[in-house]
Formats: sequence, structure tokens, C-alpha cells
Amino acid sequence: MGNIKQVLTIAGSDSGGGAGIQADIKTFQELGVYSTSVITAVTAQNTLGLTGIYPMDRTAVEKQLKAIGTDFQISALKTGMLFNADIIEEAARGIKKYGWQNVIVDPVMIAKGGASLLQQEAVDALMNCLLRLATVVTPNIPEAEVLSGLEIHDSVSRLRAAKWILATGAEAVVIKGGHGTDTNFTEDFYLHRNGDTLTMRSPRIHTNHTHGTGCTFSAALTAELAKGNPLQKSLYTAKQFIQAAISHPLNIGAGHGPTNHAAYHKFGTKEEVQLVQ
Ligand SMILES: Nc1ncnc2c1ncn2[C@@H]1O[C@H](COP(=O)(O)OP(=O)(O)O)[C@@H](O)[C@H]1O
Ligand SMILES: Cc1ncc(COP(=O)(O)OP(=O)(O)O)c(N)n1
Repeated sequence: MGNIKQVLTIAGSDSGGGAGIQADIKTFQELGVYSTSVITAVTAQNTLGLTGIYPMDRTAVEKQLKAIGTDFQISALKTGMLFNADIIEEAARGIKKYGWQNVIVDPVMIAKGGASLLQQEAVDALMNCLLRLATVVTPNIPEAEVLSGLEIHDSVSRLRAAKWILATGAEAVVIKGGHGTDTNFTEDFYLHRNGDTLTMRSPRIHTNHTHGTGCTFSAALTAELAKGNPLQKSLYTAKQFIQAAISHPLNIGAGHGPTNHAAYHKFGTKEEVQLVQ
């Protein structure tokens, strides 16, 4: 591999290995890109829940960003759990300073077990400093409701919320459908500021093992963009990657278990992802 693309994740550590930095690095490895990381916080977490959050101080984040920015050629990056306004501001500063492109912002707010991964007062910093730098922002439905200030209950309100989110300056948004109410399907909806849309639908898998789905989806998108793939093709691959990862659970832990990051390559895809109008 002479010319492997280099990517960066700016995110929190999940001791349980299903989400956060650990999910990102596994996904990057599977999709053939070289992963660097800036750790924003250490969490004590397993499939049963989260028992501690230990954020890095501002200098620790700045020094990690500098270490990456002064040595690596980053083709794409993603942000995950940023936790507080200081870390958000530092991440935004680094992205601008080192001129990084293909910026995926996963606006992580609440873990599946209910723990808060973003301080309430940091939402403004996220919206004012970081979203304007985003090539794609990837909220789940509750996060999209917070960012837009609107309730999402159907495709019309989802489109309205997506437009509000683009008003922050992000180039494109994907509202992920894991928290949707349809028991048969999950639908991820993409809107670009140029008006392009894409709706990706796949069968909903009825399983408890969905810890880290959002991290994994956004990491796959980051890897595909780093390799030079067009945005909509990258989104499609990311959706196929997460569908495979949920379809073949590892059955680890007594609670919300991790997905299987090796499944996309090990088992292939079953052409389950449909594009709908
Ligand atoms: N039960 C499920 N079956 C199939 N796909 C799912 C399921 N849950 C989530 N996904 C997919 O996983 C990705 C992450 O979605 P979501 O769960 O909404 O994000 P988050 O983990 O940030 O809450 C999306 O592509 C979504 O469609
Ligand atoms: C350290 C860390 N980062 C992010 C998350 C949330 O990940 P996500 O992919 O949104 O998955 P769920 O928590 O919804 O399962 C996390 N838990 N920990």
C-alpha cells in the first residue's frame, strides 16, 4: 500500500470499544485508510452504560492537533464526542489552521443509554464554530431536532429541519434514521446546499446490538471521501457498511452491544440499501 490515504478522528474513547475512537479506527482499518486520532475525552463505558467522563484539557487537544497537523497529510476527518465548548473551539481552530478538507461533523450529544456526551452550553459553540466548517453534518433525529429547534415526525418536517441545519453554514446534512418510528425500515436523508437530495432506506434490524452505529456510519463516510469517492457514492457505501455491521452482531456484553465492524468485508452486502425518491 504505497499511497494509503490518511484520516483523522477527533473524538472520545469508549472503553467498551463499540463507539467513539475505537469504532472509528476499526472502521477506517476495514476501509483501507490510515487512522490518526485526537482524543477529546476518556469515558468509562460498557454495553450497560456510562459511568464516567474525563475530558482532556484544551492544551492536550491543541497539542494532539498540532502533532497531526505538522506531520500527516489528512485527506478527510471526522469529529465525534467533543463534550465541551473549549474542545469544540480548539477542534475548529485546528481544522482551519491546518487547512483540512472533507470535514464530517457527527454532532454527538447523548449515548444510547441516556448519558450526555455534550454539555448543554456547548451546543451554541458547536453550531457557531464547527458546523460552518462541515462538509457533511450527520445528526440522528434527536440531534437534528436540537440543531434545528424543530420536531421531526415525518419526511416534511425532516426536510424543514435539514434546511435549518444548513443555515448554520454546513455544506450538507444527513439526518440518520435509527431513531425513526418505522418498524420495518430505517431511512437516512441527505440534503446538500445545492438542493441535491438522497434518501437511503434499509430494512430495520431488530437487535439490541446497535451501540456506536452513528460513529461507525460517519467513520465509513470519512474513509470513502478520503479515497476520493464522490459524496453520494460515499454515503451509499457508509450505509451498506453499517447495515452489514448491524446484521452480523458479535453478541458481546449484557446490554447494548457493539456492531461487527468486520462484517462488510467478511460477509459482503445483500443489496438491502435502496435509494427512494
Ligand atoms: N436497527 C437498525 N437497523 C438498521 N439500521 C440501523 C438501525 N439502527 C441504526 N441504523 C443505521 O445506523 C446509522 C446510525 O443511525 P442512528 O442510530 O440514527 O445514529 P446514532 O448512533 O448517532 O444515534 C444510520 O445509517 C441508521 O440508518
Ligand atoms: C466515546 C463515545 N463517543 C460517542 C458515543 C455515541 O456513539 P453513537 O455512535 O452515537 O452510538 P450510541 O451511543 O447512540 O450507541 C459514545 N457512546 N461514546
